[in-house]
Amino acid sequence: MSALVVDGLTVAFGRFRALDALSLAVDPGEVRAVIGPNGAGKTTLLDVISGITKPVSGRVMLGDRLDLTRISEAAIARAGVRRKFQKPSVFPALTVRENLAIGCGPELAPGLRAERIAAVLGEVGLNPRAAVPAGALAHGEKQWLEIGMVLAAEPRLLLLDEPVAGLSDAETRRTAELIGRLRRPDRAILVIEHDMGFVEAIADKVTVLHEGRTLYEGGMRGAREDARVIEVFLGR
Ligand SMILES: Nc1ncnc2c1ncn2[C@@H]1O[C@H](COP(=O)(O)OP(=O)(O)OP(=O)(O)O)[C@@H](O)[C@H]1O
Repeated sequence: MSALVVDGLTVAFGRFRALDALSLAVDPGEVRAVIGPNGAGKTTLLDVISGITKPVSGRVMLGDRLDLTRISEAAIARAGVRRKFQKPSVFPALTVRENLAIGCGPELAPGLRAERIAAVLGEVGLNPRAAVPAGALAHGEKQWLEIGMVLAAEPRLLLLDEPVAGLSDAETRRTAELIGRLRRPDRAILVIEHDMGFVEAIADKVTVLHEGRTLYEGGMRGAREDARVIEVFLGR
């Protein structure tokens, strides 16, 4: 069973189709990158998966039962889908630890919350910064904190929107290592990113979108050699 199946998804803005009968499947434990030129439909795809945009047709199945196109944004989050948006939106006056506590959600018992925060601090490498106000963190650290906040909810599907935009080369390498550590058999990760070196470092497979359709799907190495991908995207 796939972790996520996008099946014949069409999103229209007026007469324009941002996604055009798009289909793809992501395996449990997989890290999938969605790449492609500006306007290809990458953000629209994440918007549909997270419930912000509803399609005119098609389905988005989480596991084999739940069609995310038929439920609300809140229900999608409850089902275990979490998205890290491109721009960090941490709470600057609160410490790293307090931000992670918010990421855990209100229902978690205090003992379990402390355990989970400790685990996430280790995963994202922010232990030494736990008591620092988030506003005092470097840009890269804010990105890792925000990844930590979505991880604290123990998502089964993690959506990452340009996680290395604006990061230095060293921060980008650290983020790639971090995403490597987040792999779990019961968690799938879908990443939109423009940094192809980073994509090559993290992704099992890439889906190249162009005009709302799949142009290529497979390994990043194959994408670099694909004549159509070079023509519309990588060769530019
Ligand atoms: N709310 C909207 N109304 C009208 N058109 C929209 C809307 N949202 C997106 N679009 C259009 O849909 C197309 C796909 O946009 P989308 O943001 O999904 O592309 P993208 O692949 O994420 O691009 P980028 O790499 O620039 O972020 C674009 O042509 C965009 O202008």
